Amino acid sequence: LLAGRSSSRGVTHKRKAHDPTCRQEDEEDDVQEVKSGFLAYLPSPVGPLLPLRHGVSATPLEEPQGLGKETMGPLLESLEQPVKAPRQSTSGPLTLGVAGGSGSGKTTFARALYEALGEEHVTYITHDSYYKDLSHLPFDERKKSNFDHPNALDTALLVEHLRALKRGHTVEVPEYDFATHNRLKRTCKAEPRPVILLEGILIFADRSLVQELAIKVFVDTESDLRLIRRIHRDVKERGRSLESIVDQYVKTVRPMHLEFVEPSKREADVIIPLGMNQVALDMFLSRLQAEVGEHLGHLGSSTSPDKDSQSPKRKAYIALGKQGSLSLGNNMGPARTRGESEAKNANLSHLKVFGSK
Ligand SMILES: Nc1ncnc2c1ncn2[C@@H]1O[C@H](COP(=O)(O)OP(=O)(O)O)[C@@H](O)[C@H]1O
Ligand SMILES: O=c1ccn([C@@H]2O[C@H](COP(=O)(O)O)[C@@H](O)[C@H]2O)c(=O)[nH]1
Repeated sequence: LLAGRSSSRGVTHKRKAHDPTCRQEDEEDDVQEVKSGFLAYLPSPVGPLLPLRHGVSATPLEEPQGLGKETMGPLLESLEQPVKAPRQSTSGPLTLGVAGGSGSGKTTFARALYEALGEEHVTYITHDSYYKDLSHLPFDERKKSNFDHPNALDTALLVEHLRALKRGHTVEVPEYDFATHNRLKRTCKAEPRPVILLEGILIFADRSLVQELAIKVFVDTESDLRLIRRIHRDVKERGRSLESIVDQYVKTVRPMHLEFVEPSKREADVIIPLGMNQVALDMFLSRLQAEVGEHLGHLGSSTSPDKDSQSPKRKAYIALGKQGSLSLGNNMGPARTRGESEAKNANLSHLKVFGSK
């Protein structure tokens, strides 16, 4: 655009300012400027050329190379818009999504957030809880399923639950057993809280889910590290053999990651490299402070701190944010089930890796 404008200046300066035809001629030259400059940047002709600025001729050039007001208006407007829509209104819960490949460290990051924000402020849900029940299949069939394809999850139910939580309703989150690949009979109540924290490998791969999320974080860790972490975790916590982990990784985890998870990164507002790290957590928490404080105040529920920023709760939150405290000294885990012992192990393993200082 700039190149087009500067080339025309020379042409315009050839004229005398008092020349009564100057204006018209200038306008024509401006039109030429537009023709030679702007059009060069456009992939295809887009309609009749109309004024681009005050005083420039409204005479359309011959079809089809023009740039219409109808075209340029929205185009220029769109350039002025932020690339991503600002987050949703502050009148409801703040919805945070943490995505990333399996083993990237998203649970670790999400739990750190959960702890730092204060569990009483956060409804923590994992997409994993919405794996479809496979009890109609024999175990040998179940374990060969593709658990990394979006169809393996009941995302419609999750979207329904998120919407209900936003309206202030409690929902019954399914409980999934990774050992048997079945849903348990019992469910887990998730109450509406000022922050809804959602985590999962495929949460940015579904449009209807993405639309429910105000802030989207992608934990981006290279595949070798993810595989090593997954091996460690699945052997320790999911009772899997090395052979079965490698087999599953090659057959489904890796190809589905490339097809669905990796491309979904483009939905993210924030990308955290190398998995969970303290600097990223601290920066993210600092940025969230204003938003969360606003939310907590806005809802005015029993969980809200005083609007006064010096209130004990608010101070506690800020202190937690600064420390990035990760101590999971409670049993208030997220609405996620891999069996009691697995959940405890998961908590302990996170503590070991990321205990504050
Ligand atoms: N930055 C890190 N450095 C080392 N190990 C990590 C890191 N982040 C996570 N882990 C470990 O990797 C394993 C997988 O992490 P997790 O947070 O469960 O990943 P995800 O939820 O993305 O599958 C866990 O055992 C966890 O303790
Ligand atoms: O029955 C199941 C269901 C899922 N998986 C695997 O779990 C991961 C997702 O969990 P992360 O905590 O993000 O790793 C996914 O890659 C599935 O392959 C499973 O093995 N069995």
